[in-house]
Amino acid sequence: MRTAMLRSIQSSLKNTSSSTLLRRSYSSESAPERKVVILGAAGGIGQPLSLLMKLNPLVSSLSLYDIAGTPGVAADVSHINTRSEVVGYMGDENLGKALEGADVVIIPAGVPRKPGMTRDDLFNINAGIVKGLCTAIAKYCPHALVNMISNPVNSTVPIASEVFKKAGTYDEKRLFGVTTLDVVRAKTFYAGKAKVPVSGVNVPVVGGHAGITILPLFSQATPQANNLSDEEIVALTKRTQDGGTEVVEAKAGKGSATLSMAYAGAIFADACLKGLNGVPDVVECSFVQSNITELPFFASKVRLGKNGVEEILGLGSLSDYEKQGLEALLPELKSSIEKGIKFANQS
Ligand SMILES: NC(=O)c1ccc[n+]([C@@H]2O[C@H](COP(=O)([O-])OP(=O)(O)OC[C@H]3O[C@@H](n4cnc5c(N)ncnc54)[C@H](O)[C@@H]3O)[C@@H](O)[C@H]2O)c1
Ligand SMILES: O=C(O)C[C@H](O)C(=O)O
Repeated sequence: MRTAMLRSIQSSLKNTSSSTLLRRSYSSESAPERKVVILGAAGGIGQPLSLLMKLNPLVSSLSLYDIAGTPGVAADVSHINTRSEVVGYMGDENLGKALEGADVVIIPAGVPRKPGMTRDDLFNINAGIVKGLCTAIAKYCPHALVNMISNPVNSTVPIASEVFKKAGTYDEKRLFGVTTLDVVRAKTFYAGKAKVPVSGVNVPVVGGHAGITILPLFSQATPQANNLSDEEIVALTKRTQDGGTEVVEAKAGKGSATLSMAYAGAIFADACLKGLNGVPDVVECSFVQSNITELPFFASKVRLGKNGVEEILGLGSLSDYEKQGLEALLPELKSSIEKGIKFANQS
């Protein structure tokens, strides 16, 4: 029963577009050694994400870092009988050791929203946290793929890019804003409305990760449902854009999405690891440096490979409603990106 449950969690982490053959050859302990670091590992996202990454057979070393609480989380997770060795690190003086040799660094460090707040309201605290952590990444693991979860993602990713540029380590192929939760939500909500099995649903989500900058492309959803009215598409779009707020309000002051985010973060990190390992056709949406619009960063489908981003896929054809959404989001996304760049360069 325990083995069956583990297999089922592991199989849900596998990217549906990977070939069965490669999946088999990488599902065993013969997969390359890979070190994954979680910064903010003792938090609401960090703990379940640590669990999910411990279940991932592609991970050989799992390094859990936080300013407090990591020894307990690491001791707990380390008893799970899966491949990776787990070490917990606590406090600034141990950050370097936590990061050394990392292949993938996942960052869910920082404060979450309370009801009534926007993600941008987190900027004043989280910008500084992200800047400090990225300075350490540039020093101790400059070649790692960085998966940025800390909000506001529309600004924290530009902050990270500027920190890496200043340190001379920036590689735009290796920096990702994690927008997978928007895709996870869009799939769930669409499947519910269209009455199709959720496991076979795909919905690209482009733009950024806040309010109207989150633009799900239901016109490109598969399977394509012909039973949805324009009003239902508008409602689905709005629900996807407000998905984070829905959770913040339901948690009533006790934080924002943690469990669904840990799931989404584990899916995206798994895709990065598969790409590094040479699995072909690994495609996920992510907020990356991009030239598919006039903005320097934009979320879209990206193909992941041995160097991180292999290819940024275009937007495809959009419905009139999506074209309006795209026009509407550009000014807000532009100003969030500029805010991040300015912060990184003035402080
Ligand atoms: N990208 C997304 O889709 C998405 C989804 C959900 C939440 N988030 C964001 O993720 C962040 C974390 O959310 P949470 O619910 O886990 O918050 P949380 O408060 O439960 O956990 C955050 C953790 O970060 C740690 N931390 C703070 N400063 C640190 C530092 N300098 N180094 C290392 N760790 C540090 C804290 O000690 C804490 O354990 C928030 O900014 C939230 O808005 C993003
Ligand atoms: O909504 C939030 O503040 C957290 C996260 O960005 C989310 O989308 O759930």
